[in-house]
Amino acid sequence: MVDIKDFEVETLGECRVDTPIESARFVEDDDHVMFHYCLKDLQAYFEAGQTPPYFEMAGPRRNIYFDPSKLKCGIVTCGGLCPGINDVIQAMVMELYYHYGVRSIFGFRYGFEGLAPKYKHSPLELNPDVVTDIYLQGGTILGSSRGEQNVPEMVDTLERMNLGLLFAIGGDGTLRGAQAISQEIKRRNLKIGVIGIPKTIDNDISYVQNSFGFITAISEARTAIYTAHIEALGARNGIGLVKLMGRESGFIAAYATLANADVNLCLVPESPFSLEGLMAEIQNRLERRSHAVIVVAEGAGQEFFQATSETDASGNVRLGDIGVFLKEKINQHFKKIGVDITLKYIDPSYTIRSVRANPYDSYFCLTLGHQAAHAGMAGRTNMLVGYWNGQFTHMPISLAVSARKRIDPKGRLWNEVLASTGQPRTM
Ligand SMILES: Nc1ncnc2c1ncn2[C@@H]1O[C@H](COP(=O)(O)OP(=O)(O)OP(=O)(O)O)[C@@H](O)[C@H]1O
Ligand SMILES: O=P(O)(O)OC[C@H]1O[C@](O)(CO)[C@@H](O)[C@@H]1O
Repeated sequence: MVDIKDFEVETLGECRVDTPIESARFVEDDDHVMFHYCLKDLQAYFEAGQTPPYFEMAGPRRNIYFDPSKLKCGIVTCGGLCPGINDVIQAMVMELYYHYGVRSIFGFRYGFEGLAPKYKHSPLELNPDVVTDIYLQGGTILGSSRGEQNVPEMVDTLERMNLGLLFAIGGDGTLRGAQAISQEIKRRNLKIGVIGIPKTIDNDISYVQNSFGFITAISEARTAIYTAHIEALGARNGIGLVKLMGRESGFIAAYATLANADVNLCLVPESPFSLEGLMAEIQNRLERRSHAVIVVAEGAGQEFFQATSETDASGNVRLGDIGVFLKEKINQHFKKIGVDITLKYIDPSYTIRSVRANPYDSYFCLTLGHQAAHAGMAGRTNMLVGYWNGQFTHMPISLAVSARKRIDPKGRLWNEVLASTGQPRTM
């Protein structure tokens, strides 16, 4: 059973300031978001006389920790791009500025580099005029980066600037960084809140049901899959092979497959496969239908490559290129057995993550940004805004980074079960 203590969120201290927000629905102390989805899962807790675990609900509080007129805030965006980062920045700036009356908001440039003195990146002053229509642009107006930065030096910057709140938009790496910053702040006994906003195109942060930009990414993948299908149909024994992002978690590939009936085979990192089995499936499909569409997540089939110690600047292991590998192996296999095929390989990886957010994600990011502002103003720290059971939540960073969210091949969610078979549609 999950321990309720793991869900407890840190605070900077008592909230004694009246919030300037007038008409919002305030969150009360007993407003919670249940961790478990169904009654059956709760049974064990009830039987043991224990309180089932729950998340603190996100939203505005009647009393806040900071005096908005004296507060300085900072925003930083790190890691890879994702649709909707600008929407989140805009939402936070607007909420802090108009609803709370915060007048001092800075955007750190190029990820954690912007907090490290040696790069000398000047922060960008953010206000409603600066962010007015940034939601229409992909990427991040602040720039991003990977690579390790010195945590005490970053906290020196926060101290020097007299910042009260830092908002970090990023994936698991960024959240670990935010956690380290938060621990250093605590060690120095400073009153600076650190709020994470989970940004991951791979949708791989634990206890976050779905992350912003993910729906946009799978919508964008449709063009690539459609193209692959048309190309496959246009040739005898045509094969369209599409590689999508997803280092360790194959959610993009799985959801894109389920959203597009043209896909015949989906390969994800969570479900190892053999080349023999894959070739047999493709052969079988070609014999029956003369064309096939395959979607592969970038992290699938890594067991076919020699382990490498090569990493990117942040220490993420460099993956073998499964798309190019499969293209070669499939061509070799059919040549060997004397079957003519025409294989078209499509890699839209960066295309699907650099676009602007679709309307659903813009709405989602707006709300997420507001919740982050509320959490920060209420003195929460070392936490991120999560999304669970259809509600925005507060959760400790430690819980979010405790394990990576992956497809459970034996799970009961419809997407998980189908993806695990490697054969999501009846062929
Ligand atoms: N334990 C840590 N302590 C301090 N900084 C960290 C830690 N882990 C990662 N970081 C920093 O966080 C930043 C972002 O990390 P990373 O490049 O892994 O991207 P990410 O946030 O995981 O996003 P993505 O999902 O796009 O990969 C980098 O500058 C990295 O050095
Ligand atoms: O090439 P970049 O910018 O380092 O990012 C690539 C990686 O970032 C992600 O989009 C998110 O971690 C992965 O799916 C991908 O492997």
